[in-house]
Amino acid sequence: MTQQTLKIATRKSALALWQAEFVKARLEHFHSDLTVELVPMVTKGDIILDSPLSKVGGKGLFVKELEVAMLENRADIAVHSMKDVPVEFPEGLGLEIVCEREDPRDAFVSNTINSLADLPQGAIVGTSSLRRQCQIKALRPDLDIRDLRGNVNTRLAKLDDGQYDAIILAAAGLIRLEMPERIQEFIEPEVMLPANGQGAVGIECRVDDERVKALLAPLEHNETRIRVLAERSMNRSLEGGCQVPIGSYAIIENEQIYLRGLVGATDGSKILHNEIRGALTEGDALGTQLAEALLKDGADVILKQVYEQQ
Ligand SMILES: NCc1[nH]cc(CCC(=O)O)c1CC(=O)O
Repeated sequence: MTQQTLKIATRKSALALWQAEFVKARLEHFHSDLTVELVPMVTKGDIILDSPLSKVGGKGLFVKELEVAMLENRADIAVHSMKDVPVEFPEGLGLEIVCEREDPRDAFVSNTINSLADLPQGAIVGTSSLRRQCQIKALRPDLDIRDLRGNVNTRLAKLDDGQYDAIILAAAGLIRLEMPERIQEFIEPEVMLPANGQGAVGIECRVDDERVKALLAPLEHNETRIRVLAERSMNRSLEGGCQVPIGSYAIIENEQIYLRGLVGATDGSKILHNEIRGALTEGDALGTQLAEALLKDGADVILKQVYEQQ
């Protein structure tokens, strides 16, 4: 059999490289005649990661260069953390595969304190996610939430420097980078609702590339797709911009989708929760309906205020 190749466009962060290597290994496992190459690249999002500009940048900044590479045939696929993938794709590209989800929960990380509940009055917690911030503030208005940017290793280094008493990260990133011992506590969705797609890896490719789509097919995980697409549908219907205090999390229970959503004021002074259940084939509609219910409860007013602050 002649050897064929496939190129993966990837960012250079440790987590992005891990995810690309993971997909490469899976593809080579399923196709013995395939050689997979990584094409590492720097995105605008990486360049401005530590500047205040990343506040206005938006999620798309981390994927644009990868998408251009695919459209110009310099790469065949891009591997993404689903939570960083914008809800819409450029013409000619699409989300082809959703891989099996890693732990979707947020993780409490600290060198001195065991859990969120054990944090002393006024403790300093690092996170730049408005979703995490609003939920922590609602629970513990006394805590001092401070900005924390950079990739996973940079954030851990800032914690180790003593700049924070604790930080919140996605458990999936720490597990993938083989640092599960860093996780002091897994924060349950009942306490902190994850971001849409958190813990899942997705693969984007050219929509008309049948060769690549056939190669990718064995990596699909249907249950994860159903969950993540319902979550993304809710975000899309809320027109959640780049930086939003929105959580959405779906599980499959009794052969139905159980989708929970929340929208909160950044300072935690107001949080709207809602949830919906329905058929496995109805994820898109369920996401839309849940978003509409949240908007009716006042999510539009909250989100408008958040955007005005930005
Ligand atoms: N926004 C950055 C980002 N994108 C994906 C992950 C973690 C892995 C995942 O959710 O799949 C992280 C880091 C974090 O939130 O701690």
